[in-house]
Amino acid sequence: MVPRHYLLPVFDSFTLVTATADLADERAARGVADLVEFRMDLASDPAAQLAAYDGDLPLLVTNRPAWEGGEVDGSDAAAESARLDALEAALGNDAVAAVDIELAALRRSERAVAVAETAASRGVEVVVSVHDFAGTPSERAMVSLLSAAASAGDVGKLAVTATDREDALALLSATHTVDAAGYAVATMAMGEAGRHTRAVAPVYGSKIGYAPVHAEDATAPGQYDLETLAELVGRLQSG
Ligand SMILES: O=C1C[C@@](O)(C(=O)O)C[C@@H](O)[C@@H]1O
Repeated sequence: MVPRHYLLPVFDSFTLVTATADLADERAARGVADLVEFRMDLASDPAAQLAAYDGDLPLLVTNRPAWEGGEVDGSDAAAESARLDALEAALGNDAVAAVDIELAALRRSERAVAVAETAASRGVEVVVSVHDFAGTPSERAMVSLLSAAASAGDVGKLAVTATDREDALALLSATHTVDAAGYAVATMAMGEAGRHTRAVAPVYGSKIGYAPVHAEDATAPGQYDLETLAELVGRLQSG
């Protein structure tokens, strides 16, 4: 069998990512999304799903620990290393073009740094992520977090929780500042007050948007479904 050739995302232009715990969703996302984020932490038997994957879209693998809003255990050193082992094993799959590693993990664990190095050696892009499920840090703090995340990998990603317009504006402004400084960034504000940032942040430099195929399968609060985000981002980019 001729191996399938997956095109690597470079994240130098906007990349539309469908987020899912079920790789069967790839079929519905084909032609709309550029990449599939496989939320291993939310999936049943993620290793088996990966081994059986034969879709067209390349994968971004994420194994989010509970301490960063995900569902896989990372509460002690043994659990954290099992989580990172599973993520690293996923890098052996040819469909995997990108991996998500939390900035906090890179800061506290050599194992996480080793996973990032394995990714780099395989030509897999590293998205370094920061999530705030409680609120929106100050604009200054967001600029600092985003720059740190972007410097630690190929793209720095910041997802915060907005409760009002000021939060959304501060996130967009931080996105603009760090993008203008030459870093690759991805940003979004979770929650109702932040929902529109998912469509608008790309105008200010955000390079990744996340959306589930069906709204009821959202992997974070306030996500649009894939068709809707594709339409909104596409209109704003061509306008
Ligand atoms: O980190 C992110 C961004 C996200 O939290 C969002 O708000 O769209 C969705 C997650 O699946 C992804 O890993």
